Amino acid sequence: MIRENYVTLDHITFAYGRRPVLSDVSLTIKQGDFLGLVGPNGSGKSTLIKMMLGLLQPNDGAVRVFDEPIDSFQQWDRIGYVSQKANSFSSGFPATVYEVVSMGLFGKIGLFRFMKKKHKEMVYRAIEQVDMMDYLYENIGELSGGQQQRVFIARALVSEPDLLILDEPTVGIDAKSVASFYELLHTLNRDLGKTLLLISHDIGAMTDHVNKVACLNRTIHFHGKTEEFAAKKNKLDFYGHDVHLLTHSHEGVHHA
Ligand SMILES: Nc1ncnc2c1ncn2[C@@H]1O[C@H](COP(=O)(O)OP(=O)(O)OP(=O)(O)O)[C@@H](O)[C@H]1O
Repeated sequence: MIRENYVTLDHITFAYGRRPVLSDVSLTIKQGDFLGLVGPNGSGKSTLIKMMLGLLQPNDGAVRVFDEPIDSFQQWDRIGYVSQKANSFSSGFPATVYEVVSMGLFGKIGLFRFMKKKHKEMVYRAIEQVDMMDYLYENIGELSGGQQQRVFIARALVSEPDLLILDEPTVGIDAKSVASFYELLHTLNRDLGKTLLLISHDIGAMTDHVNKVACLNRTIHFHGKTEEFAAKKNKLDFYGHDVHLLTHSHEGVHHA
């Protein structure tokens, strides 16, 4: 099977004013990938995501989404995004799980008071996919961080995207929920065929789960299969030194 290129970053350079953030970044996300993008704080991960979502324009280089130049790309519901802050709802926030997930359809149907049977079924399906049907009419603010995270994933899934981008999704979630969260991601990737991009600064936890790894610190220092990463990591004593290495290496991982 030929796998489509979902996102292609081609020699991207970007600066906020005079502050260079990304330099000559090339990266491809292919259909079916479960890619972990790792890098220390401030390495440019969020900036890179904004570029993929068309929120920022590169100073140099080109971005293609689903094999189309990003400037002419229109099918934004093929991409779902779950932000870092998604799971910090205060208790008492007056919206149920059902309502929060319905909000994921705004782009498609305008106001959700006009939701048709088909749309309601899409909402139920997304909630089922994250295993939260038992909480349908609970207030989002009353749920645990891990449960809230599932609801926000359902909200991103409701428009049936092909690519799901998750920005630091496990921050502030307890260890047990993190384990079941990764299981959910495996199910989405393997069984539902979703392509996943997972952003994290926690290289250890993530590389146990993803199929491919990209290490970012201003530029891409490694991009390949998880096994290749693991092999290199041992040889270079990468493990445990990753943040140090990524923070101080300007010439690439071979200088560790
Ligand atoms: N709007 C902005 N204007 C100016 N500088 C910015 C802006 N947003 C981010 N930066 C700077 O750009 C650099 C990269 O930021 P970015 O948020 O992309 O990194 P990150 O890898 O996502 O970091 P973190 O893991 O802390 O979220 C940082 O030095 C940051 O301070």
